[in-house]
Amino acid sequence: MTDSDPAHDTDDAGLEPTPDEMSLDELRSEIREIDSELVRLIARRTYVADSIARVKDAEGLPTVDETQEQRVMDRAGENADRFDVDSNLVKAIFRLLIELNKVEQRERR
Ligand SMILES: C=C(O[C@@H]1C=C(C(=O)O)C=C[C@H]1O)C(=O)O
Repeated sequence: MTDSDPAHDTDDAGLEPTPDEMSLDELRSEIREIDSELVRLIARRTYVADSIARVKDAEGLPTVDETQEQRVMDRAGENADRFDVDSNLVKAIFRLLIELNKVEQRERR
């Protein structure tokens, strides 16, 4: 079990079927759970970013912080490498998440 096998990184290692042992329905059900979890995490990220924007507002700081954005992007690339997924794809997703927050924060101001 390694970092590059996150789908089976569970406590009951050895009991969970590997993807090639699962039926199409089981695999689709797993995708459905993952998709729901992804949306939950996006909502959580958006909520925290919104809290950060409020703190910045209260402290008279600008909402957009390009240095911090670069840190987020670098981290996304490092995590992509760690989990052996395409870092350009992961960075594109994070770019979108950051832009989503900025649009929301601009609309709120
Ligand atoms: C969330 C922040 O604010 C903005 C949104 C960011 C994001 O979604 O990751 C990053 C930098 C900022 O432009 C922050 O400063 O941490």
